[in-house]
Amino acid sequence: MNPDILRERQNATFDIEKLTNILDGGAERTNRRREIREVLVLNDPDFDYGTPTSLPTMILKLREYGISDPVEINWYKSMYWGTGREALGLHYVMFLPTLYTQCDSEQFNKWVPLIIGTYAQTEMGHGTHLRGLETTATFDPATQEFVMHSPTVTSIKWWPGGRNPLFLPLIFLSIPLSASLFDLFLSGFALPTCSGIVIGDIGPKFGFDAVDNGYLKLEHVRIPRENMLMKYAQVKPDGSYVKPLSSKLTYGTMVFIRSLIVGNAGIVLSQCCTIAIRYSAVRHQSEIRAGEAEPQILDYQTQQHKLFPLLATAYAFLFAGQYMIDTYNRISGDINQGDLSEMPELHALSAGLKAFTTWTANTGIEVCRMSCGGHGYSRSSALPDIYVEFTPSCTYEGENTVMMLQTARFLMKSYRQVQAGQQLSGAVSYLNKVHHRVMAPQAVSSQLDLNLNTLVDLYEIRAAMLVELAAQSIQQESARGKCQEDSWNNSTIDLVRASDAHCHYMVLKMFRDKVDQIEDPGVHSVMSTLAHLYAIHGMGNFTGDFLQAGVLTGAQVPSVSKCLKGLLAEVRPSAVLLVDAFDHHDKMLNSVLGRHDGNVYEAMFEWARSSPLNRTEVHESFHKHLKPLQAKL
Ligand SMILES: CCCCCCCCCCCCC/C=C/C(=O)SCCNC(=O)CCNC(=O)[C@H](O)C(C)(C)COP(=O)(O)OP(=O)(O)OC[C@H]1O[C@@H](n2cnc3c(N)ncnc32)[C@H](O)[C@@H]1OP(=O)(O)O
Ligand SMILES: Cc1cc2nc3c(=O)[nH]c(=O)nc-3n(C[C@H](O)[C@H](O)[C@H](O)COP(=O)(O)OP(=O)(O)OC[C@H]3O[C@@H](n4cnc5c(N)ncnc54)[C@H](O)[C@@H]3O)c2cc1C
Repeated sequence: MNPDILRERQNATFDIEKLTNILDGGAERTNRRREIREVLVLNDPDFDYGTPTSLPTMILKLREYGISDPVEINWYKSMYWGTGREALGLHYVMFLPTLYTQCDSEQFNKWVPLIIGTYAQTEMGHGTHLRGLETTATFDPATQEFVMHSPTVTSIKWWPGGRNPLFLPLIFLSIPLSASLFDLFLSGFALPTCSGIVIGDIGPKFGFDAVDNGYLKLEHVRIPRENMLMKYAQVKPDGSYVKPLSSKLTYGTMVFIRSLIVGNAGIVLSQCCTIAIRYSAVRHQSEIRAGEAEPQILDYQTQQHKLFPLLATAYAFLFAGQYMIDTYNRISGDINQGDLSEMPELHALSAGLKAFTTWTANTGIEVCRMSCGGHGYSRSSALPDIYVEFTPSCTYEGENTVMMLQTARFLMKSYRQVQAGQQLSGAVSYLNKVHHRVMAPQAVSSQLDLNLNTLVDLYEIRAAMLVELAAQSIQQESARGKCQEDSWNNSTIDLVRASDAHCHYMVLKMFRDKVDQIEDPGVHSVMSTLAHLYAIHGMGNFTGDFLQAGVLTGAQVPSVSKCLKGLLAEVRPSAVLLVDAFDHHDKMLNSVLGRHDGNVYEAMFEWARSSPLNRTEVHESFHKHLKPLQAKL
């Protein structure tokens, strides 16, 4: 064990195992996660780490072990595939959930156990604007079939992941069967028997290479009427159409995966913090005091300023992910019972948090990579691969700007309800006070009140102010004679800013609520410090908002920075212990810099020597190209 890492782990002020249990949702969940990791994967003789051949093995093993819970599937897959995506990701997180939520019971029993599939919604011309999708599904009562067709080049299905040309079970959206409704169909295609199908791969991408994203062009392809997923909407044999309770029920799978992505952003950020903070504990560079030994780079205040707010953010997003999934499960349960009353709130929350967490994590991964210097740029660190695999999450499952505007739509509607005298409940209830809040600068001392509850209140006021400013912008545009749509478009910068502030407040509130539930004094203390750091760091980044909201005075601004520096110093002794609590196994992290034992340099040399380019003393290219050239010179 590297002596620096060993020293960092002495004098713990809190019980790491208890913190790991809180992250897992209880000791039993930790034990189950480790059982899957240690027993069902690492000690399984069939386990051939991360090679393509192990994909079929993985599927058969999941069935053999009876692992069907999505979280447990993810634990198992993340051990198999480390930090990368794999070809079946879409099957488990989109195709299956769509069958679970959109099939009637007969269809469910017929399809769920048997098939592996993908989710083909996006077309070359439309990914965001679903009402613009062009693929048609025309019912033919004579044959009781739907005729599926791609009428234009822009209607070609583009991007579906896991598009193995050998089998085509896919779920796709077609354009409205009636005014503004969409429906989902399960294809029964199988190449090469079906004519009218043109399929292929969309070509090299930025990354995501384990997933073969394909294209699919349909030329009047027929599928049985029964292949329309009919839990919510039906087409009867006579061609009559039964509308769903809400046209947005078809969008349910996207809400589910957005809810998952929130916690996943926390997981990915926790992986990167583990790598960067462990490395920063063993890396010595330059000097602080002339003539003294080179310090650990973790002792530089700038390194702490890069990494510790991200560490706090990782914890914040993991707790937000728990809240999001609990809320999704509760509300989707109500929806299943026909109560759609909270569907708008679930959409607004999942859309906003998906955008907020992925944008922040995306930037954070790069900060972690750059904080590791040159070795962060090496694939041995795992950080470049983590970035390449994560960054599309800002685009897929709802492009982030568009998602923030969906949340803004809900905020504006809520604000108008308050103006009309209604009393709001739920996540936007803070808007009830927006008219009664003293927005003028309060007479406060130059010292900042560090109480976490006070900080949550300040974030709430900031969000309320930005919601009001966005609403006022729309009103001002309308007053200038702009139509409603143009007034909206001319205010979208303010609307995204309001949604971002709303999400920031929600995440801090969730973090504070989680800290309040922690009973162990040591864990409560270190988590409280991190929650404070998360809040103060955000206040430092958005000082202007807090000044504009009148909850921070010019005299207090220097104390924000002073307070931030104090919190960084307070986190320093626990930094390595806090990433240990994430409990990422070396095999899964797959990072030379993030090793639990901190023996970075020896491992890096071994990693480099194992490179294919080092298989021979002299690379074959010398003999093949250079030597013949030398002979001619
Ligand atoms: C344990 C596992 C962990 C691992 C997880 C990690 C992630 C793994 C990743 C796997 C790989 C992913 C691969 C990627 C796949 C994909 O990308 S699939 C395709 C995704 N595509 C999208 O997300 C499309 C985005 N677009 C839309 O969702 C919609 O077009 C829109 C932007 C929401 C607009 O829809 P539209 O019908 O035009 O509605 P509007 O006119 O804007 O609004 C009308 C009202 O409808 C409400 N509404 C909209 N959507 C919903 C919804 N989903 N639910 C409820 N309500 C909705 C909206 O709020 C409006 O309401 P009112 O304001 O009251 O009118
Ligand atoms: C790695 C990866 C995997 C994918 N896998 C799948 C899959 O398996 N199945 C599937 O169906 N799809 C998949 N997709 C497609 C993905 O869902 C779409 O790319 C995504 O929904 C964004 O749509 P778009 O590409 O049309 O972008 P666009 O919507 O064209 O976005 C381009 C720009 O336009 C802006 N914009 C668009 N609309 C608005 C608006 N109303 N207001 C303001 N700005 C706006 C956006 O903010 C963005 O800046 C995948 C994509 C990626 C990158």
